[in-house]
Formats: sequence, C-alpha cells, structure tokens
Amino acid sequence: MADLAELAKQKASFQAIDQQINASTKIIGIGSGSTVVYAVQRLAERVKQESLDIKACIPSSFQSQQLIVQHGLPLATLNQYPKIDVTFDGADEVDDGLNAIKGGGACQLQEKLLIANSAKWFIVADYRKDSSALGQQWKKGVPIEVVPSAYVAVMDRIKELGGKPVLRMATAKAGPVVTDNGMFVVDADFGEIKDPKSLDLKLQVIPGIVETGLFCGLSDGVYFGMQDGTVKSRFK
Ligand SMILES: O=C(CO)[C@H](O)[C@H](O)COP(=O)(O)O
Repeated sequence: MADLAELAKQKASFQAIDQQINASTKIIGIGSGSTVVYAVQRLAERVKQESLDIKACIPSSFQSQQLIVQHGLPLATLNQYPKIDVTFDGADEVDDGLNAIKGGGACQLQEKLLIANSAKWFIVADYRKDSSALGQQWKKGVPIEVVPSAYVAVMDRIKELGGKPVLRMATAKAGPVVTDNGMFVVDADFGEIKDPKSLDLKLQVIPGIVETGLFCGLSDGVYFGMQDGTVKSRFK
C-alpha cells in the first residue's frame, strides 16, 4: 500500500501545477525537498502533453538542479532570469497566515532568493505541515544558515532571544551539515512562534546569520494533500 504522506504530497503537487501553470507561464522556480519532486514530475508531463513553451526552470539546490535535468526541462540561473513567474516549493510548516518554516533540507537561502524574486509562490505539502501557528507541528526548530566561523557567537545571540539552538550534524559524514553555499545550519527552537515576522527581523540583524527559515508574508497559497485523498488549499 502506498504511503499516505507520499500520496498526499503527490496530490497536492499535481493540483498546484494543474491550477497554477498555464500557456503564459515561462520562468519557473523549483524548490527543494521530497514534495517538489512530484511537482516537477507533473510539470514535465504537462510540458510534453501540451507542448508548453517553458523558457527556464531555476533550481534552489543541487537536488532541484538534478531534478530539472532528469526531467528534460530547461535549466537556467537566477542571474539569467531574475524575474520568475511562479515558484513551487515545499515547507516544514505553514500557519493560518501563510507564513512558513523552511530549511528542513538546508536549502533555505537559495529558496528565499527564488521566492523573493517570484511573482507568485505556491507551497506544496502534506497534511502534517498544516498548522495554525508556527512551532505547533514542526518541533525541530527554525533552520538558520550561519557562517561557520561565527556559529558559536550566533548560537549565543539566539539564546538571548529565548531560542534553543542546536548545530545540525550530518548523518553520513562526521561533523556538521554543510549547505550548498558552504554554510552551517543551526536549528533554533523558539516554541510556538506568535509573531514570526518580528522574530525574523531580530534574527536577520545578527552578524553571521546568512538567512533564516522563516518565510513571512511571501506565499500566495498552499496546497495540502490530506489523509483522505483530498487536497485542501488556502490562498492569500
Ligand atoms: O525547505 C525545504 C528544504 O530546505 C523543504 O521544502 C522542506 O524541508 C520540505 O521538505 P519535504 O517536501 O521533503 O517535506
């Protein structure tokens, strides 16, 4: 029997691509993680079936670069196409106001670069990510990308803000996770986050923090695949 969560990821992604891609979509941002794999699969199917004229797919990680290439889609960089029509990306948790925690896959810097330069961002996720407030469902903390030479100082500053920081360690390598940008990741637990925007602003000014996994006010909508096989969506 197919895994419920995998089926939910697939349904959400297929519906997002079916509703949000049309003949005028030219430049697409591709997020990272296990859910976006289904979005790329469906996008490639539609490009083939409908001869859609997609000009460029911009990756947010090594993983999404490979996905684009494997599906025969046109790979390009943000510097070539700094104005993206729409980005599809997963999330670790999404609240009622479409704020999200991202970075479970340690790709939040490049993901935010794509999303910040996209006319639209749609989140694709399964039912486990649906939340009324950030920190309710996702208990691993806010992923924060940090300059390696400053991680101890950054962790001290996070503690001053009431967070519990942990340096993310690799599982198939001795030592810490190193991002696609050569940075470390600190996961900081702030409990339930009442005001994610204000927390993000406090974190962004700490020297040594390159980017946070708080994505506030950026999403245009979310598609959640549910346990019963339906898809639930919320839009701005
Ligand atoms: O932010 C991310 C990577 O940095 C992912 O989008 C997020 O972790 C969700 O991943 P998945 O679709 O595997 O649940």
